[in-house]
Amino acid sequence: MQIFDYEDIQLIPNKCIVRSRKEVDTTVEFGGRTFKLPVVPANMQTIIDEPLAQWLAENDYFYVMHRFNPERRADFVADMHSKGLFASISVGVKPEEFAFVKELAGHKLNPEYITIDIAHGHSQIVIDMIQHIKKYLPDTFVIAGNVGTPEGVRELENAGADATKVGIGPGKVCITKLKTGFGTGGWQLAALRWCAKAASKPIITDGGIRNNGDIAKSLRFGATMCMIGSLFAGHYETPGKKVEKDGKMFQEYYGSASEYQKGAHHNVEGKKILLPLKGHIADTLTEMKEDLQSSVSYAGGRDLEALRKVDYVIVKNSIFNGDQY
Ligand SMILES: NC(=O)C1=CN([C@@H]2O[C@H](COP(=O)(O)OP(=O)(O)OC[C@H]3O[C@@H](n4cnc5c(N)ncnc54)[C@H](OP(=O)(O)O)[C@@H]3O)[C@@H](O)[C@H]2O)C=CC1
Ligand SMILES: Nc1nc2c(ncn2[C@@H]2O[C@H](COP(=O)(O)O)[C@@H](O)[C@H]2O)c(=O)[nH]1
Repeated sequence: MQIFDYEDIQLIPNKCIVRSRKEVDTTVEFGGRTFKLPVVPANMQTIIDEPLAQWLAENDYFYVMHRFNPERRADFVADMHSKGLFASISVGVKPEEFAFVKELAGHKLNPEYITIDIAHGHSQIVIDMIQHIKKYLPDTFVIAGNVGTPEGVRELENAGADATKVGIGPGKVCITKLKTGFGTGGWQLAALRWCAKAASKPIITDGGIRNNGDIAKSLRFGATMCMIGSLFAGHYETPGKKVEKDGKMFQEYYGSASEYQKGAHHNVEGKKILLPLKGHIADTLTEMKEDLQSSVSYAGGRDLEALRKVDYVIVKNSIFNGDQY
């Protein structure tokens, strides 16, 4: 297997067939809905909250609400449905989460999407949860993860997952590779390619995206969606705590397996960082769209399909030859 990451890849241009980048369609179909972009903010407490989830759904972006206010989740589903919006929530795998799924079904609350969100998703308990959701909420689109191998993808798909999420430890606030020695950190893009070859259903690549061009690269190597934390941290609408330091505004971004999330120092695999406050999330999404439209025009197409087979070169660390902005 060839090992590389985002910074080692450059995609090779084809003849442009559009007269303006505005002609390029960046929409993606996922789970029976069409979204404006193939990106989704990470289901983390400093990245998404209910108002932002609602705004994203209203504006045709995919979202996944986090699972860290468990008692709010049923009401959240009901609230979204009362507004005519889709509901997309997260669950864990502890016994109370199995009970919660049954409770949703008992109240006829059928979220359109459920993401099973645990660190090591290639496990029997996740397979049990997929089957449990499919039994009680058969119409719900189930995203399961995270995994980092083709075997993981195949087993979760065979259990009934409608999509799998790939990425063990490439996140900006992740310390899994340091604490455990395991993961796809540093080779997430190659791991995505490895997993995508085994997949028969959509893959969400999760973690490690640092530049908008990495979205195009993710699509080239098999992702349907990109889950992104750090690029979305530091907006007025993201819920991380705003902090002033030396006269400048920052926002906290912490890992879901950090002591700040857990409230205890057990099995910690995440840390907290401060990122500069950079404005409104709508502007960041617009810039992502424009950059992706450019990517597609370089690929010689009109929509995201053009990126899927574009040629590429591997040049170690080539995008960091003094080109930071
Ligand atoms: N994408 C990534 O690389 C990572 C993401 N995270 C995020 O952190 C949050 C917390 O995750 P997580 O700790 O899984 O959540 P939870 O503790 O809620 O759930 C995990 C369950 O699986 C059990 N388990 C067994 N082996 C493992 C293992 N190697 N890692 C984790 N759990 C294991 C745990 O039991 P017990 O606790 O008793 O062992 C627990 O019951 C999630 O939101 C997750 O997405 C965390 C690490 C890596
Ligand atoms: N190893 C850990 N990974 C974590 C933790 N909390 C979240 N995450 C993962 O990171 C991505 C976001 O990555 P980014 O590079 O875009 O910032 C997120 O979706 C999770 O999969 C954690 O505590 N430890």
